[in-house]
This record gives sequence, C-alpha cells and structure tokens, in this order.
Amino acid sequence: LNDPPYLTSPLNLQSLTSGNMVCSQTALPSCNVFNTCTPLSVLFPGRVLCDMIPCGEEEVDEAIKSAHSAYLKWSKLSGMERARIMLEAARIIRERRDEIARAEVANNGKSITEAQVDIDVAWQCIEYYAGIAPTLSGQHIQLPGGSFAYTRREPLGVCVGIGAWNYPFQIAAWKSAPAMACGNAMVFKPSPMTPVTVVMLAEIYKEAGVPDGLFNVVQGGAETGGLLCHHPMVAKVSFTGSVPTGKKVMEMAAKGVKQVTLELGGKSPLIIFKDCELENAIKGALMANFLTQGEVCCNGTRVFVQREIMPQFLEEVVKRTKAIAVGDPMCEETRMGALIRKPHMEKVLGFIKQAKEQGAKVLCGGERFVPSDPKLKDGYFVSPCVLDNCRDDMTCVKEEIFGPVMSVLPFDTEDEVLQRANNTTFGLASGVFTRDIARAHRVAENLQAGTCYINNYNVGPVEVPFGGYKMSGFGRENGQVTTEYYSQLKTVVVEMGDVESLF
Ligand SMILES: NC(=O)C1=CN([C@@H]2O[C@H](COP(=O)(O)OP(=O)(O)OC[C@H]3O[C@@H](n4cnc5c(N)ncnc54)[C@H](O)[C@@H]3O)[C@@H](O)[C@H]2O)C=CC1
Ligand SMILES: C[N+](C)(C)CCCC(=O)O
Repeated sequence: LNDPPYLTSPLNLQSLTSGNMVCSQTALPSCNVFNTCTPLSVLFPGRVLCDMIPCGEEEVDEAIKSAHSAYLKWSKLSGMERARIMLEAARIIRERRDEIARAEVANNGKSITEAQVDIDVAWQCIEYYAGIAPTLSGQHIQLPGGSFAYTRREPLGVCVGIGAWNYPFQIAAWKSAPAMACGNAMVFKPSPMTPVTVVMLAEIYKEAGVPDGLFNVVQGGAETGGLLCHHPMVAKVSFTGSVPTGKKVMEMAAKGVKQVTLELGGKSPLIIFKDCELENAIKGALMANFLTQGEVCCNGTRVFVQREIMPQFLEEVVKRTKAIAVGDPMCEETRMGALIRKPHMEKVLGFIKQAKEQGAKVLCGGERFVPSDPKLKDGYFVSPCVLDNCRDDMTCVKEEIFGPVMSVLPFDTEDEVLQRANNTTFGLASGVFTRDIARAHRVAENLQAGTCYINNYNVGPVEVPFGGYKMSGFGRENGQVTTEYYSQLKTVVVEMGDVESLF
C-alpha cells in the first residue's frame, strides 16, 4: 500500500504526471454566505481536478498478487480478529467523516449534507460486517453409525470491486466490508470520474491494521476494468454501473468461471394510491427522485399517482421541487449539487427535450441552472424537473435518465398499475404509498423488483439486502445474505466406522 504508482494519495493528486485519465471536477470552491463551507481552493466548477494514469497490465497484476499474499494472512485470522480491525477502520472513518465528506463533494459534486450521510452509511456498513464476521459458521449434520458431516464457510480469495461514480466511497465500503468480513482480499477500481475518496478508504484500512495489500486500489477505466475481470487469480467480480457494462463484466468473468454480483440500473416505479398519507407520499416522491442530483440507480422515476389525487399531488410536489436549493455543494443549505460531468448533463437535458417533443409537459425545472455567484457559473447544474402528461411509451418513462427528472403518470386501478409498473426490463426497486395494509403487502408481493418500499423511499439501512431483479442485476449487497456472495461452502464428511466398499 505504500508506494506503487497506482496507489495515489488524494493529497498528492496535483503532483501526478499527466495521463489519459481525467477526473472532471464538478464541485465548487467555496460559499460566500455560510461559514460552515470549507473552501477547497483548488476546485472550480468544470475544471480538471487531476490527471490520472490508468493502471496497465503490470500494475493490475502487481495489485492482485499483493492482495493474494494479504489474503493468505487475513483468511487465517478468526472472525473476532478480523472484526477488531474492521471496527477500528469504522472508528477512523467516523473520526474523519467531515474531511472525507468534503473530498466526496469534490469527487462527485453532491451536496455536503448527502456526502456526510454517505460516509456515515460506509462506516455503519463496516461496523455491521465486523459484527457478522465472528458469527460466520457452518452446520453439523449427523449421519448413520456415528458418522457426521460439517460445513465450513470459506472465503473466495481475491475479489474485484468495480465502482460507479454516484456513491464512490459508499460503494467501496458496501463491497469491501462483506468481502473482508468473510476473509477475502479486494482490489477495487473506482470510476475514473471519481478516483479520490476510495484511496482514503485504503489508507484507513491500512491504519486500522489490515495486512498490506488486502484492500488495493487501482485507477483506470474500461481497459483496467477488463484486466481485472480477466485476471486468473481473481475469484469474484462485484460490479456497480450500467447494464451494458454489467453484461461485459459478466461475459469476461464467465471465461474464468468467476462469481459475479451485478448492481445495475433501474427505472423503478413508485405507486401512490389515493388513500395514502399525501404529505408523506410527496416527501417520498422527492426522496425517490432528487438524491444525488437524481443520479441514483434505485430512484423511483416513474411516479404513478391515482387519478383522483393527481391535482393535489402535482401542486405540492411542484411547489417543493421548485424550493430545492441548487448550488454550491459545499454549503450546508444546498440540497442539490452538480451533475457528474458535462456530457452527462447534456444527456439528461437531451432526455428532457425529447420528453417535451413526445408530449410531456414540464411543470418545473429541467434546465441548466446558472447560480448568481460568478464563480459557480460553469458548474453542471440542472434544475430539478417534474414532467406531467407522461405516457408509458415515452422515452423518459422507459429509459434510465440518471438525472433530476421525475415522470408522473396517472392510474386508475391496482391491477392496471401493477401491470404497467412491471412492464420494464429493469427490476431494482419499487415503492407504494397507501394506508391499506393488505393492499401494501399485496402490491409488494406483485412488484417485480429486488426492493419494495412501503410508505417511504430510498432509505438504505445496511442491515437490509439490496439488489436487483431482471436486468437490474443479481446478487445482493448489505444484509446478512451478502456473506453468501463472498464465501463458498465446503462440506467435510467424516466416517467413524469402516469403509463399506462395493468392490
Ligand atoms: N447502477 C448504478 O448505480 C449506476 C448506473 N449508472 C448508469 O450508467 C450510465 C453510464 O455511467 P458510467 O459511469 O459510464 O457507467 P459504466 O457502467 O460505464 O461504468 C461503471 C464502472 O465500470 C467500469 N467499466 C467501464 N467499462 C468497463 C469494462 N468494459 N470492463 C470493466 N469495467 C468497466 C467503469 O470504469 C466504472 O468503474 C449512467 O448514465 C447510468 O445510467 C452509472 C453509475 C451508477
Ligand atoms: C439511495 N441509496 C443510498 C439508498 C442507495 C444508493 C444505491 C446506488 O445508487 O448505488
């Protein structure tokens, strides 16, 4: 972990020689209004923050081999010993929370308030899996004549984590914590859009006492990701990102018969019945669409509202959407920061333009937002958007936009809305607001998605499993079940009598 070139300290980013990897900076330097904002004077919207050199074959090989040596030591520790070190890592993250959160704002462009929550979720995840590490165990099975069998839950070896840019630090924790709890090593590649904070996580693990190389970071894009997926010493790949890349990762992993977890995109439905508690449903719709500038895989971007309450719903949701404070993400008052980079902002604005051409009505937002502070004028801000008059066949209703765009659709009956909600190739999440308890559970049962929120949306406690149905992927992150995706089961059969041979 000390000096190979692919492990860069975020503090030294400026000193790296130029390469092809560019970390586009979307965040902003300072806020004139609030003292709570810490200026990061190197950061200006739209400016390149640092150039990164993508790791090639040699560095990837070196990282995987060093992870493998660390795995040989780590996997021999007891769960209690691993837990102690992981708890220390969680403690350090808690202690450095604000510093990491500020770096995450620079990394991603999300608001400081959300970044702080992300860092909290990360240490909670590590703490949770530290708690699980000592409980990992097998089964004892009695057989005839005093013979017996037992099972052992064993680690896989070196696991690869490939992360997306929307939750850089949190994704790295979601993958590394269960991997390490089960006794594995991890080589992690963050998105080249957000290379910074995962290096801080590596430093923290080292400080906490994990063996050198147990959590290695390699920087790079598709090519580096491909090298990781193909490497013969890798046992598993856990990927978060888009469906097309997820398919490629699966194909590459298939060549080496490696295990795969895929956390892919979504176009999740949120169903609001007329008997709901409307105030909560409106808050839920905002939470389902506008966290992290709408760049969230499980967002409930198809908001189905029962026709009778549509006018009240729209009036209130639009009022609150217009009130969302967009701007300097370092300011505590800000509720929405900047999109990840210019081409993505243009893609999002393109979806909105197309929606209008296809007959949708923009009730608010949907434009590039230029804050009054001249320092912020080049930021990739988009005002949060509510689209009315949507139909199921429109592009904005069918495709993942990954931006702050809510599409609202009227419905009449439960059967109808279930059929429409499930009419998608995705299946990551879903939500329902109703006061009718039987309806809530019936709808949850019938929605084809890995998660269904009843009377809330986008809460993500680390104790509960998260993952997709259909083309949103498979495998799970968080929760107890994830240990099954980072371990393998060995059966040991013990004969206490004589061998009864047929020969
Ligand atoms: N499910 C989710 O949380 C996310 C979904 N997305 C969706 O994906 C779209 C594109 O975003 P991208 O960052 O370009 O996602 P992506 O799927 O291209 O990239 C995700 C990760 O995979 C790596 N990667 C790319 N090509 C690879 C390859 N051939 N082999 C191995 N690794 C590879 C990237 O470097 C990055 O670390 C977004 O607009 C959004 O729709 C993006 C980020 C997160
Ligand atoms: C929104 N939250 C934190 C519950 C889940 C984010 C998952 C993701 O987009 O990677």
